[in-house]
Amino acid sequence: MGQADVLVVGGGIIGLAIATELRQQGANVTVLSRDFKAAAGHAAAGMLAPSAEGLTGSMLELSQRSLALYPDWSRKLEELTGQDTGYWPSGILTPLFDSASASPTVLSQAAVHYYQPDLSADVTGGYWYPEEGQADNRALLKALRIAAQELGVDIQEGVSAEAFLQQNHHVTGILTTHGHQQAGHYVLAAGAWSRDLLPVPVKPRKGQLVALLTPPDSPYALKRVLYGEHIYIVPRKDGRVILGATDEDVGFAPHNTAMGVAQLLNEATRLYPPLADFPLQECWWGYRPVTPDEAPILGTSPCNNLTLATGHHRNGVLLTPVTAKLIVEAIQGQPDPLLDAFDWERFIGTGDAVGMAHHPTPAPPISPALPAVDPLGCASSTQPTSFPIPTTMQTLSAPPVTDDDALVIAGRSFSSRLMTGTGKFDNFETMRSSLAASGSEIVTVAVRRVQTNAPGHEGLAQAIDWTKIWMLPNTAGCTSADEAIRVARLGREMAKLLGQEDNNFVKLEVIPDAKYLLPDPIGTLRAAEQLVKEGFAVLPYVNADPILAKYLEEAGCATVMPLGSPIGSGQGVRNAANIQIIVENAKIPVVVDAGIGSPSEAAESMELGADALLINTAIAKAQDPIKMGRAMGLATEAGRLAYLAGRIPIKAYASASSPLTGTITGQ
Ligand SMILES: CC(=O)[C@@H](O)[C@H](O)COP(=O)(O)O
Repeated sequence: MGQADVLVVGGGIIGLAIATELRQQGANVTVLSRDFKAAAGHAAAGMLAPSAEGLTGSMLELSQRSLALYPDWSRKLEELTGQDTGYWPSGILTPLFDSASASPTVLSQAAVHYYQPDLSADVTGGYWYPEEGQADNRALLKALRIAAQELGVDIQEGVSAEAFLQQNHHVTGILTTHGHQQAGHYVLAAGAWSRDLLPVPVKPRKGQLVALLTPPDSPYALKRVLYGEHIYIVPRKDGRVILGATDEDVGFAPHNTAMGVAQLLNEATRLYPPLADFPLQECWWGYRPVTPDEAPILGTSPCNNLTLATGHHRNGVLLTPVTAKLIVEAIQGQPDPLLDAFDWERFIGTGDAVGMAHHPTPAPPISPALPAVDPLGCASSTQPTSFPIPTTMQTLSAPPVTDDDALVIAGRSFSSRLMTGTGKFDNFETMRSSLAASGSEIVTVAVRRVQTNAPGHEGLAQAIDWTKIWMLPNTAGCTSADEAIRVARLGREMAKLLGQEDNNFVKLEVIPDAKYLLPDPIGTLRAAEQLVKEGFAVLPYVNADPILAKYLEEAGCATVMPLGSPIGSGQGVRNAANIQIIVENAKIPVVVDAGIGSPSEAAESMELGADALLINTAIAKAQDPIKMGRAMGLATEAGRLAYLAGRIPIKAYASASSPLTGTITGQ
């Protein structure tokens, strides 16, 4: 198959619905589906409940529009595939155990028990939403997949997207586990995994579910969706009863847990006691994608040919038809004004838009309309792809400065030979002042800690003026090569999103050892080889091993960064002899990284012939970090000058400063 007009990352309910809609409009569409079985759409009960869920504002409008689309949308899908989607406007009842303080529209106790007999006698009232109901999410997913396949969408199952390749706010391709692919336009619909590709503030929120089976001879008939305070009970037409769902902020922690299942069973039987005798049929779990405000991210992205459709949290099934419609319209150049409320930019400045930066200038419309005969790929390739970058940034991007002793890394020149870290400072103000005092032009940032808002890292990426400082994203926290490769790619995106379009630097750290934080030499070499292939300027953090340093140089690394002593230990340079051998053999800059505790040790490293230093703890944790920043800057410079000046040889005996011969004797 040739290049797609649109490539959708994510083969879940949202990705498939968008792909199907696009295909129906004439576009050639590819879907990358990492693992169909893991899609959040499987881990849902399929409730269609805008009002019962208590949604408000733009979320209520979006979900009501989606609910209104459901009858036609699901009927067409059923006609196309011959599959039942389980769409059933069964009505939703929200029983209340304490209805005394509820609004006047609350149903009486008699009425609520009339709507659904055999509820707990403790239910004293409730609300009834006759227009709402359910779809069978699994059946719907199956139907969507069949529809997409039958319409000719190229669904690539088992293919994971690994990174977007970008230039000037334009996606130029996508790297996958099965090679490189290109399309005219891209859609990110990867649910809880979206953040692997772009630093959008989307996290997994685990939900556990249980299915019971109505016994064939049961006198009890559940006919309504019951939306309780801590449980929902969704009876399917085939006799299954779905109990959902826990809402757990535990990352990608797999399995059903005893506590999770117990909670569902207890709450369900408390509300509808006959369930206690229903056989348990199945337990499962999944990961909903959740944003900080629990509303989805829909529409534009920092790239002009990348559209976002992720973060639907517990409303993915409900919002599927409207998401597909609005996203396709947006790709066609007709964005609905409602999308403004779901734009990714709403998180800017909140500390949640991790690594997502505002465009210096607005991006043009994401794509022209999808013409029936002119494939999207051709149309979008005529899009302007370059955006102005701030003038100060152009200064940083300019050819080497006229400094006859500049530090040159991967073709880029720097006047300062001191790189600094951003961790461990008491506050951002102190950090900024000490970085300035140190004269450092390269500052390293832990991608993973920034992304996860680790303590002290909330808003860190936004706290530095990246028009003046060159970002060195680092892979701190990665214990394996694969993890470091993934995080390096995210780091590159982060730098781009923060305005450093051409920043391909990565400080590679693969550290499985938690006690001494010693790097894994084999994992580091393997990751470095891969990242070099992907066009990174790799600065690997390694033990001071001259042979490894040579291998890394041969692999194409931009520098080597041998450690002086363990990170944060302040032990100084404990391996000077090895560092000297590395310096002697290296044709790339050698940066002594970690362990330096005082300016004298900084100077000592530079005197050994190191090309640069990286210092964090000794500055951040000094009693006066600003003064220490300056001291380290001066020491780095002094050490460099001393190295260039050439120190005197060390001798066993004294040699007097003035001649001992020719002196006047007293006689
Ligand atoms: C920030 C950083 O990259 C550190 O991992 C680095 O190795 C600095 O070490 P010190 O904190 O010992 O200066």
